[in-house]
Amino acid sequence: MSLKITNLKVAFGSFIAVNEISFQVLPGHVHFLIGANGAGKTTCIDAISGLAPGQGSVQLDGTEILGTPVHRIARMGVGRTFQTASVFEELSVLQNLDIACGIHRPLRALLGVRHRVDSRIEHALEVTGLADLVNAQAGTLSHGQKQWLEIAMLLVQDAQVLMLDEPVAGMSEEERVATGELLQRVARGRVVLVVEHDMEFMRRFATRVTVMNRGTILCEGSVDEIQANPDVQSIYLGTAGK
Ligand SMILES: Nc1ncnc2c1ncn2[C@@H]1O[C@H](COP(=O)(O)OP(=O)(O)OP(=O)(O)O)[C@@H](O)[C@H]1O
Repeated sequence: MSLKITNLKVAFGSFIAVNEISFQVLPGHVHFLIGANGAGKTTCIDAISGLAPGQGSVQLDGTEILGTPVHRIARMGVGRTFQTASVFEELSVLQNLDIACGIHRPLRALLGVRHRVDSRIEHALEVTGLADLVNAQAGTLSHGQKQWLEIAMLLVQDAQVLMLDEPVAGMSEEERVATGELLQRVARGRVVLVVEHDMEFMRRFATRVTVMNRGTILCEGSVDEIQANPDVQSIYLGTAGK
């Protein structure tokens, strides 16, 4: 499974938010997409997930997905999270995962105590470290735990591509480290693309980095390579790289 973006362009009227960018995201990598505010990072993953109108090409293992309706792209295995976690706060962790799993039980059964858990859900709980919180109400989870629940929901949907928009914003240091380690686990055999402003987190957990600036790609490489790039230093890391 790989995600190949070629000459991706997104325009809002006469404003070009993403200007013919090309890059590839491979499984096994925790691939970061960084850049200053307004660089076009979120618009890029919006276009990949079908939420923004894009031109060019986005191929999932050689299959073109650009122009495909958003629900079909999700069903093809492309999942994403948003800056604000979107879990059902009134429901338990398990009920959220059930819904993500597409298990349509009668409401009474859904809200009742469960004795058997689907193996996909068991796996997602294990990977995300939420097993002990399976019956907790989602609204009572910490900010970090809600992000992990969202990731678990993508895993039970069998997402092979996970795009995460600022997953550690607002997290404690402990939650950041746990999230980075979670991303490393998730990336085994899956494509993981992380939009992030937190440079410390990026330095610690990125295995590949694409730097955007004003709708274009400034440079790409390992953490060391992009940090050594003078353009990155002056335009981004030098100013916003805290
Ligand atoms: N629906 C829209 N209509 C018009 N302009 C938009 C729309 N969505 C985004 N933009 C503009 O496109 C540019 C890129 O926005 P985007 O959110 O992709 O940047 P970003 O790199 O994710 O920034 P941030 O890090 O601040 O989230 C910005 O100038 C933004 O104002």
